[in-house]
Amino acid sequence: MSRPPLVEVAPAKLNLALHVRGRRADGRHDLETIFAFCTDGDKLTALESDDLSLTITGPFAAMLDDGPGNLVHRAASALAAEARVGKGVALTLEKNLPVASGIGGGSADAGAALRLLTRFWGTDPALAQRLAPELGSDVPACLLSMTARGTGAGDALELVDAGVADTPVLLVNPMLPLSTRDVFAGWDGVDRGPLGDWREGRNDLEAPARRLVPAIGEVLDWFEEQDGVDLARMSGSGATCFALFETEDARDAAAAACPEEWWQMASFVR
Ligand SMILES: C[C@@](CO)(OP(=O)(O)O)[C@H](O)COP(=O)(O)OP(=O)(O)OC[C@H]1O[C@@H](n2ccc(N)nc2=O)[C@H](O)[C@@H]1O
Ligand SMILES: Nc1ncnc2c1ncn2[C@@H]1O[C@H](COP(=O)(O)OP(=O)(O)O)[C@@H](O)[C@H]1O
Repeated sequence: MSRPPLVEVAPAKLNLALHVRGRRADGRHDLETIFAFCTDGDKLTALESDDLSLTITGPFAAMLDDGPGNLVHRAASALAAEARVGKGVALTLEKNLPVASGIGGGSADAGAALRLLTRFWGTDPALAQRLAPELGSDVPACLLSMTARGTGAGDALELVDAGVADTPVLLVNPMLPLSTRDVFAGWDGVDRGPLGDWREGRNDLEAPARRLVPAIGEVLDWFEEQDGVDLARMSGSGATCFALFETEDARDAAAAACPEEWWQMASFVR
């Protein structure tokens, strides 16, 4: 008898604050960030099969290649090789998050694939942890999908309580993709100081991202006009911005008023 499908959510990632502290020898940047995760995101399903396959469904499926370069494929192949198990699994990715948008879509999917296949194949969870940083700087945080402080390239993690669990959040993207690499390349090299209280912090990638996609400024200005916004900021390398709301009703009212040409997702912080 075949086994029932296993399902794993790939929660959207937020950088509550992101301080860029310097350039590293490996071409990446030293960061100080607070990662938080939403209750919603992409969805990954595993079904028994003889071979490894990936099918992509959902609103952003057309923007993604389902070939071996997909981070879900890469995570699955890497775990199978590391664990020395057969690669048999039919994966379906429901792609709800816009691609290249600062909320970790690909990294979240890779993290979800590692969690899902650790369960599906019964492999040692330490293997997934070991592979995560090789799949991307954000993948260790997404594997954890819990509020954490990230340092180093964003892959050295310490669990923290940011005090925002269950907060209503609205994510808005002006529907313009941004390359993480290009945004980091536009950072001016000025270290503006360490991250203490994240509420008093900033996103140092906002300025270079806004130079590439000025519509980010329109989204942040629009958030400022909404009632009940506690804090609004850009996430990651953009262009998605998020606002934390005082109440669910205020969040829903803003969602209802959001311009139609922008992508939006109403959720809660996990
Ligand atoms: C900016 C952040 C903040 O959480 O998120 P996103 O905007 O991607 O969501 C991350 O640091 C993105 O992590 P991730 O998307 O995994 O990046 P990677 O695949 O490792 O690297 C892609 C490119 O981003 C740049 N990069 C990434 C991480 C880092 N600490 N310094 C960098 O300079 C490098 O140019 C690198 O070649
Ligand atoms: N499963 C995936 N979902 C999204 N992007 C992916 C995936 N696999 C590979 N990629 C590639 O990773 C790049 C970064 O995408 P993504 O992780 O969504 O960005 P961000 O981290 O800024 O949200 C994209 O340009 C895309 O081509």
